Order: sequence, then C-alpha cells, then structure tokens
Amino acid sequence: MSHSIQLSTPSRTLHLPHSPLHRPLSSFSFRQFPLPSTLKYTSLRASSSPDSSSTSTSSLLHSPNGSPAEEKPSSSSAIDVDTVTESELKENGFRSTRRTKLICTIGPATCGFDQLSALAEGGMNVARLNMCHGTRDWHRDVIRSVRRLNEEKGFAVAIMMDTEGSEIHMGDLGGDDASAKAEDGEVWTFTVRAFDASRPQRTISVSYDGFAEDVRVGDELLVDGGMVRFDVIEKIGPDVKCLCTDPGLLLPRANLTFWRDGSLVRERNAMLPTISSKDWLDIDFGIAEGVDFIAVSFVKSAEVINHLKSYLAAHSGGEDIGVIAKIESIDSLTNLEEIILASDGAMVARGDLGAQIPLEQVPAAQQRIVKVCRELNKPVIVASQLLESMIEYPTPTRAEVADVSEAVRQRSDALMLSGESAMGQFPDKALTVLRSVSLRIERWWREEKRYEGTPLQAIGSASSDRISEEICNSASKMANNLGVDAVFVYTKNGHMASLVSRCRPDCPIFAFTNTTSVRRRLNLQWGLIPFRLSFSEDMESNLNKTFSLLKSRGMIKSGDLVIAVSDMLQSIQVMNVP
Ligand SMILES: Nc1ncnc2c1ncn2[C@@H]1O[C@H](COP(=O)(O)OP(=O)(O)OP(=O)(O)O)[C@@H](O)[C@H]1O
Ligand SMILES: CC(=O)C(=O)O
Ligand SMILES: [K+]
Ligand SMILES: [Mg+2]
Repeated sequence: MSHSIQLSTPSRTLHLPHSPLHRPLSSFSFRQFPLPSTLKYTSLRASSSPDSSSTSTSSLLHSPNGSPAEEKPSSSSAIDVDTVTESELKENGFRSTRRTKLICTIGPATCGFDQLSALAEGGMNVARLNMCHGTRDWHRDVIRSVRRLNEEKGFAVAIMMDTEGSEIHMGDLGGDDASAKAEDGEVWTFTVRAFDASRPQRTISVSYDGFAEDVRVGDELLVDGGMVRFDVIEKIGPDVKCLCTDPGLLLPRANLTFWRDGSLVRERNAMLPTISSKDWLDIDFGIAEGVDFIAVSFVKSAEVINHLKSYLAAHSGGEDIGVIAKIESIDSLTNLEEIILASDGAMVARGDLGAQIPLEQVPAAQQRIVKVCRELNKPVIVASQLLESMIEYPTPTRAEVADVSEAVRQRSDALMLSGESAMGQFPDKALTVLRSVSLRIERWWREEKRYEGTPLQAIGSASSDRISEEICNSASKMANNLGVDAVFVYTKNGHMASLVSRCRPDCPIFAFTNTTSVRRRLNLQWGLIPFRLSFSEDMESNLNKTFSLLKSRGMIKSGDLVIAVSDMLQSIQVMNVP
C-alpha cells in the first residue's frame, strides 16, 4: 500500500504524513481509475461498497418519500446557479467567493419583489419571516415573491419561518404608530385590557393575561431586553403603572421581561408552552407554503424539537423542513448540547438572550454555542443588533463592525439582519456591510494562511458515516495543504456537503445536488456554493459533465485544481480541470 497520492501533474507526488488516511486502516486502499482521455486523476477509495455510504445522521436533508414534483430536475444537461455567483466566479475567481452566509429578516422595508430582488443580488442567502409580526397573507406574499425570484433568476434563497413563541410581549401600538417614545420619569400603563379604538395615551397592551397578577410592585420591567426600562410602582386591577427609568423607543410587539431582586422572574415562562397554539397554526401555514426552515423561539429542551420534528415528518409530505433552535433563554443554555443535537441548526438569538442573562455574559455564550454547533455539525446563526445603528444611519459604528468581524472570525455559518432589513432605512447598505466585512476577514485568513486548526471530534457512529467524515476531514486538509481552487462535493441529501463545510477549508466548496430544496437548504451553511445538477452514480461522467458545463459558462478554467468527494463513492479525487 502506497502512502502517497499521485496528482495528475506527474512531477508532483504528495506525502501527507499527518493525514488521518495515513493511519494503518486496512479497509482503505488506493485504486487507479481507468483514465478517460480528457481527464487524468488518481483516486483514493474506501473498499466499503458505495451503497454503504449511509448518511443516516442527516435528518435535515434526508428525503424519505422521494421528491415532490417541483423538485424534479428540469433538464439533465442544465446546471442551476444564480447570476450573482456566476459573475462572482467569472470576475474574481474561486478564492474570493464569500464563505459566511447572510440572512435578512423581511419586513415592510423589504417585502416588495424589487426589494427582495435587490437583497438577493446583494448576497441574501436566507430570508427570515418573523411570525411575531404581519399577517399570514402578508407572509404568503413574501414567500411567493422569493420563490418567483428563485425561479426567474436562479437564486436558491431559502425561507426561514421564525415562530412567535409564548413569551410575554407588548401588543401593537394601534393606529399608524410605528413606535412610541418613553421619556425618563414618565408613568406608563401596561395593561392586559385590549383597546377597541385608539390607544389611550402612555398605555401599552400586554399579550399575556396573567401579567397583572404575576408582576409585583418593585419589579423592574425590561422592554426589548433592556432597551427601555421601567419600575413597577402600582397595580390597579388589569393595569400596571410603571415609571420609566431608562428612556427609549417602544416598538410594536416588543418582548417584555421582568426582574425581581436582580434576577429574571422565570416561574411564569416555564408554564407557557414553547410552541403556542398560534405557533402550531403558523407551522401548518409554513408547511403548506413550503418553507425550508422553522426557527423555534425560546426553546427550553430537546423534547420540543423532537416533538416538532415528528410533527413535520408526519405532516410535511416528505418535504424536509429544517428545525433551528433559537438559543435565547437560560434553559436553552442549560440544555444546550442536547438541544443542538436534536436540531438541524441553532441561532444565537442575542436580543432576548441579553434580556435573560447579564449582557456581559452574551459574548461567551455566543462563543460556546458556535463551538458546540461546529462539533455537532449543525449550522449556526449569529443574530440581533449586528448593525443596529443602521436602522437609522447609513454607516455602521466601529463597534458594530468589530462585532460582525468577531462572528465571522468564529466561523459561524451565518449572520442575520433583523430590524436593519425589516424596517430600517438602509437595508441594502446594511447587507453590503455584512458582505464586505465577511469578505475582508475571509481574505485576511487567506493572506495570513490562518486555516481552521480546531481538531473535530467524530460525530457518526456507523462505520460508513465515520468513513464519510474522515474523507471530508482529509479532503479539507488536502485542500488547504495543496492550495486547491475548490472542493467539489456531489451530494443527494446534503450530508456530505455539510461534513466538508464543517471543516471550514480554505477554498470554496461547490456543492452539487439534484434537488432544488436541498440546494436551498445548503445555502445556510458556511462556504457552500450550492448548484442543482442532475448526476449519476458514475463519478467520472459527473465530473466530465460538471467541468464542461462550468467551463462553458466561464466559471472554471483549464488547469484549476479541484478535489472531489461524493455520497456515491467513498473516494477523494484530486485533479486539474482538463
Ligand atoms: N413582518 C413584519 N412586519 C412588520 N414589522 C416587522 C416585521 N418583521 C420585523 N418587523 C420589525 O422589525 C423589528 C425587528 O425585527 P425582529 O425580527 O428582530 O423582531 P423582534 O420583535 O425584535 O423579535 P425576535 O426576538 O423574534 O427577533 C421588529 O421589532 C418590528 O418592528
Ligand atoms: C432573533 C431573536 O429572536 C432574538 O435575538 O431575540
Ligand atoms: K420570533
Ligand atoms: Mg427573540
């Protein structure tokens, strides 16, 4: 058995002393493929049969009942890629493609087709719909516009529906009020009464009937995680009188928390279901409209994630919907590992998290959540207030740029805009800032050759899963050491692509998959450039086909060095594009 990998350039023989493949694994052997006239490569292949390349750990992307009609490949010779990726690849080459994914919350500022189109052109990978706001008809229109955009322009923008959850929040402000200003020293009334007509002056309705009973005089009331603060000074039936101690803007449906003797009052929240009856109706709506992800607010345990996943499996007709756990409560931090293990991804929901734990603990929590997600191979989103000042101003603060940089540096999968894109004045500019800061940090890694060095623990238990992992780990390491232009991964359900993404290699990952729904879901993961392409079990013909399609569109060129891995054949192939 040879311990070297022969590249297609005959003069170069590569020794990989630290490669996991170098270990004396008797089941690994090198096998020379018959060389087609146009393609020369040497392949490294595991001796287990291709059929055993089980990817059962991927519940997110596994399609048990086959693909619905919409997902049928349109043409066997076409490749689906959006115009932005195509021109980026043509103009700047592989290396400069962005690795960090971008999510935009859609709201009144961005719900029109042209506005959505501008966001997609600006790099939006996922559109988030927050079910706390807007009607189902409004959300349906947005979902359909995004779908039209994908169909017309080749984008793979995924839709993430975010549940309202049953935490306590303010009601709508009534009338045309977009916000209300609370000044220091003013007395405001928080009430469980609903208003028939216009909102009485300095009065705010509260979503939770037990509010007036639970809150006590002397408690501190925090709006939106402390953006505005009040002291509870008097209770009169359903009305709670509060003195403003920290002034600020009250936004419709802002989250409310109350604190007693320096800690969060949680007894009440524990009794509310994580998924409310309204959330279940929203979830049915999301299934009917074919959303790609459901983000669950205020997750407390893995149980609710498992429950939702069985519900989706039973009701979504074989369509896969990824479940994202929002980490925004103390309970979710306590049960972090098991929650993330049960989920298909997680969100560091810093807005509410910062209202539940002291603010100075949020950065450490973020770092821990990002790390656990990497370990367990789940995409992770860093969310809230990344560019908060850009709701009002066209340039970010230096501190915001530093915060975005830190999230990119942690190699989180995705960054999310909230109010900046939903109702801010500069949604496109905010997206541009996320994009340019991501690109800058990523370029710095390349310039400094700062490869991700974190050793990753094994996740799969079945031997074929372990082999897939080792192949992806080795392929990524080889990609860094050889300075290859791209890793190609052929994946039916996306699992193999996520394993390559997990290694955060220093080159883009072209993920070829044969369904549009898997293509959209891959768009949440770090470094993956998802293409839809119909392919066969025969890797040689897949590669030849991909090379000719991409070359004809100017996205790759002869001589580019590529590493290929796939679901179908447990092998690593290294080759120059013919
Ligand atoms: N669909 C929508 N319709 C109207 N306004 C919206 C919509 N989505 C978001 N917004 C506005 O953008 C703001 C920020 O959005 P964001 O999604 O962060 O909501 P949030 O209310 O802070 O709750 P969450 O904790 O779920 O993120 C909201 O407070 C709201 O004013
Ligand atoms: C995104 C979200 O829900 C939060 O930050 O609270
Ligand atoms: K929400
Ligand atoms: Mg929240």
